[in-house]
Amino acid sequence: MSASAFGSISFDIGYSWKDMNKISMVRKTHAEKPFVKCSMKSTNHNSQKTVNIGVLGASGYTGSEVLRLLANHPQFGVTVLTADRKAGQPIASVFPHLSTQNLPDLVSIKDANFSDVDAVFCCLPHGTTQEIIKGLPKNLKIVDLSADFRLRDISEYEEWYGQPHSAPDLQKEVVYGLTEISREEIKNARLVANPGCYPTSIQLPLVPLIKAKLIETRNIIIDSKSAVSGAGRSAKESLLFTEVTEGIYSYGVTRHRHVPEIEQGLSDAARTKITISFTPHLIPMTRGMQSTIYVEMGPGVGIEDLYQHLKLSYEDEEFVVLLEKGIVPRTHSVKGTNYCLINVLPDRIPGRAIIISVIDNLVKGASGQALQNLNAMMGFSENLGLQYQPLFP
Ligand SMILES: NC(=O)C1=CN([C@@H]2O[C@H](COP(=O)(O)OP(=O)(O)OC[C@H]3O[C@@H](n4cnc5c(N)ncnc54)[C@H](OP(=O)(O)O)[C@@H]3O)[C@@H](O)[C@H]2O)C=CC1
Ligand SMILES: CC(=O)N[C@@H](CCC(=O)OP(=O)(O)O)C(=O)O
Repeated sequence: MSASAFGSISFDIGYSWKDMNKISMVRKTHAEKPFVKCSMKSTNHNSQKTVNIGVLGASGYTGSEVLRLLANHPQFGVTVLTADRKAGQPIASVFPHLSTQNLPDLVSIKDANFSDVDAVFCCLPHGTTQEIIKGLPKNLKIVDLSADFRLRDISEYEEWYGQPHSAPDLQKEVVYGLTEISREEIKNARLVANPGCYPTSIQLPLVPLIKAKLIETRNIIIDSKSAVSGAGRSAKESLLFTEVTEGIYSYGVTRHRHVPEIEQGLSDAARTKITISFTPHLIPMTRGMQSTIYVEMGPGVGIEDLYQHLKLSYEDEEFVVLLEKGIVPRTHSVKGTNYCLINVLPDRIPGRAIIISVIDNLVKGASGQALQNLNAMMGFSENLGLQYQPLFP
């Protein structure tokens, strides 16, 4: 297996969005030091990297996004990359933007050697992932980006995904990885089901409000919009440039497979079954997601209560940010970052509020949150490898 040299540059950045004045960035260049692979169990003084990572599905969008983020991670070094049709190719021929990293070639999962791998990001299509994870060594820590382990109720998985669950025993040990909400369980987990992009953008604002009983659990209406990268890299007619550009379309109306995942999280928060109206849309941009959520406030509750509660809930969080009052979140402001920006606005209909939340579907909606989770599972600071400012415009 080739070793990675992408430890050549590391960043120690001590800032948060909320504390912009305290930015301190120290850039260390170690280009002259050869990378020497080492295992988690033995510290190698020649390398800063202490954990060996495998990325399954590295030739896809979320896999490549994991690799982009890991380039600035001081502890995680990549030793295994897998693909399906693209197995055998150098990653740089699949993703030229990764050429500057000295990464291993893509291999098929059956040829991958996991003997000195400590943790994997599983960036594979849902439906194939359960079988693959079942076959991985049991000592690996796993963050699964697919939907295969997100639903606790196996019959619900079978209903919405149209196929039997093939790893019900593993399902029992899974922790659902919405980091800010389930941090303590995530720290002790071996297998984390990383949330879907829509469910992340929706649950982050709603869960605290529902837990505090500040909004009614009925009549929650969610209108979400996703960039095209949300659909992955494999070719589909509906994703051709001609089908997507200069237009917008709704899909999965009333039956999108994220409905049960969102309802599971919101119902847990409410301790009663919540049913939502959810309509996703595809919009012509490469990355980014907005959820606009219409809710009814509880009796005697006003916008200020919602605002103050969200502010309090997330004041210690680096990646979930309640904007100043009246500022409307925009997808541009999170592009390439792990941030979720939220605000709440009064509706014209008395007693109702409009909540807007934006994320980058490939970062907080997928690979960034996955890295945040693995950092937590490994006992590292959650922000390692995730300290990017938005790419604007
Ligand atoms: N895109 C997004 O914004 C988000 C995606 N997700 C989820 O993350 C997962 C990965 O998504 P994404 O990166 O977009 O998908 P892509 O289609 O871009 O990539 C899929 C990857 O899986 C590999 N692969 C496909 N089939 C198999 C198989 N049968 N056995 C082994 N490897 C296989 C592909 O290899 P090859 O290229 O060689 O065919 C590729 O590396 C999916 O479950 C997706 O739903 C979650 C949140 C957001
Ligand atoms: C634009 C688009 O097609 N988006 C995907 C969701 C992406 C995501 O989060 O998917 P997983 O649940 O598979 O992880 C969809 O609607 O199916």
